[in-house]
Amino acid sequence: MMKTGYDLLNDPFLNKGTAFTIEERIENGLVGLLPPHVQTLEEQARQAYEHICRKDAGIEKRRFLMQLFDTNRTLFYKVFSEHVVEFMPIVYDPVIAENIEEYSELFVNPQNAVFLSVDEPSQIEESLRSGAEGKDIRLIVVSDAEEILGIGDWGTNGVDISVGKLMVYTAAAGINPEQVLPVILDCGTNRQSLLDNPLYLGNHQKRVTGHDYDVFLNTFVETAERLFPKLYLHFEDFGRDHAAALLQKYNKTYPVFNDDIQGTGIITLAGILGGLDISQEKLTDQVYMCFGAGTAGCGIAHRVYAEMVEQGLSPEEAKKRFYLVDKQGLLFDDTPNLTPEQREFTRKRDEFSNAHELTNLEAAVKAVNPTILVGTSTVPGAFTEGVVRHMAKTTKRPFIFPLSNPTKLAEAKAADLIEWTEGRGLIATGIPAEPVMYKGIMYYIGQANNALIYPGLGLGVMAAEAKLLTDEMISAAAHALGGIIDVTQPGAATLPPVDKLTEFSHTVAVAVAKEAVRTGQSDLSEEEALQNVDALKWVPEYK
Ligand SMILES: NC(=O)c1ccc[n+]([C@@H]2O[C@H](COP(=O)([O-])OP(=O)(O)OC[C@H]3O[C@@H](n4cnc5c(N)ncnc54)[C@H](O)[C@@H]3O)[C@@H](O)[C@H]2O)c1
Ligand SMILES: O=C(O)C[C@H](O)C(=O)O
Ligand SMILES: [Mn+2]
Repeated sequence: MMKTGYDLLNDPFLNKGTAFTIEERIENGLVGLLPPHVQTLEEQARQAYEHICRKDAGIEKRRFLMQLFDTNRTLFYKVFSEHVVEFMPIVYDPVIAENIEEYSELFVNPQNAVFLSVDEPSQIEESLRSGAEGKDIRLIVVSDAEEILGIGDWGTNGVDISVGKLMVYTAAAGINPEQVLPVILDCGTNRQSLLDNPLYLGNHQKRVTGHDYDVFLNTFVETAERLFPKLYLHFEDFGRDHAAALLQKYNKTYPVFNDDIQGTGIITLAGILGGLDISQEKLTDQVYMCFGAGTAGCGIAHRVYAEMVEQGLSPEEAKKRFYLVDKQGLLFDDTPNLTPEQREFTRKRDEFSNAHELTNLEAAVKAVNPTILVGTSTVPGAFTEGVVRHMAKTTKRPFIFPLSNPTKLAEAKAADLIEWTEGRGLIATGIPAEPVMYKGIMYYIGQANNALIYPGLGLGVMAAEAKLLTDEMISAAAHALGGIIDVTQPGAATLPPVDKLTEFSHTVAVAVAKEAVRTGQSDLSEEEALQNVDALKWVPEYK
């Protein structure tokens, strides 16, 4: 049934607000319900942009943008797409982190997300059906919010990350907002301040783990896959104990993706490959150190390792080039409490005469002389001047990637890294960083954030209707970002700039779709898959 009157105005997917024409107003019971002057989408977008410009604080700008999102998706995406560089940090990381911390206090609208509770697995199907409203859902971003960015466990407040990641899918890769569903799995929270907060909108109980958690997750995955047969399922910000295990459990059956493990792995490898284009060195000569060997840290190490093997090293030779540092210091075979992912890259104590002293990053860096240092530790300022100057002394072009988000948790600031390495550092950061002027050269800083890769990757998987997301497709995505930057320019960035996000998302999608077809993960011809890359793209305009 066609919606009319306020039902129409209150449906963000159908609403055009003041852009409803006189004829549409007459036909749809809108006469007298809108101010008389009819605007174009372009006029609405300009007006909205000027409104946002009046606001200073990021969180205020975000609130206004979310009002647009809540009332008129087309207008929201028109404004967002026209100002991607400016609004990415507002809609997404880092400002999204502020919003998550205050989600319950600031709540006005559930934003078409689906809220599932660990106590009510029997309601999963009904909830997903209601959220989908009969639409052809192709993409779900789901989180249990145990490890949101680097800010930890935020329970139901973490729904913002599912909504926010999907906004980037649409702005970057044109994924139709009517074919996506943000989902939050409320499994409780271990954050006492939320449990004590009467305004907290999630379940006021400690996290459920073990059998009940597994059953809940499995019911969710199986139900979603049954209801939406062409689903691409994106996992986001699960805790270290569950993220890799869930990926392993489902990635041989369904096209599933863990952004923190795989997305971050791809974008970081792409940044390293970009840096190697600049330094004209070989990956297989590098010595890799991970600081913060959790979900993202081990995911990235695995991806770089797989690339070394692809480039000709034996698995044993490649492993010798990896060192993980976590809370315990450098990780050895006999370090207590290792995760299965850490075990892949532990070292032997007898490799070092002072193994017992390697309990912190600086000691480990001095013992190993890494050429690549990637931070996913959530420890602000961990890449100290001492650590960085040591790398600059022992390595001609040190790779230093402080990737922890949001801004307040980054292991270092780009400007310090350029100065401490005297401009020789090959840098990428998790959050956007301004270019740095140093001794007459402008250094552009690559943003190694998975947002630069997951939209294109997802579009490629969906276009090919791939059965699974495989290592080959992931590798194709990492290689697709090469050649976009002119690496001969002094101060060139290690990764392409966000203002080219839509273009390179397309490039990534094409590479991934082709690889899916080539490796038999798609039943489509290459031509059909590539046609789908274009056909799936939604543009913000009124129908
Ligand atoms: N740039 C990106 O695209 C991107 C993607 C994913 C995650 N991240 C960031 O990486 C960080 C980690 O995220 P995660 O999902 O991997 O979390 P996680 O909890 O799985 O991993 C964090 C790891 O850091 C370790 N750690 C904590 N304190 C430490 C200390 N003092 N010294 C050494 N190690 C320490 C933890 O033990 C854990 O192993 C977050 O800040 C997140 O925002 C960035
Ligand atoms: O959300 C981001 O900005 C990247 C990443 O997924 C993270 O968890 O930090
Ligand atoms: Mn994440």
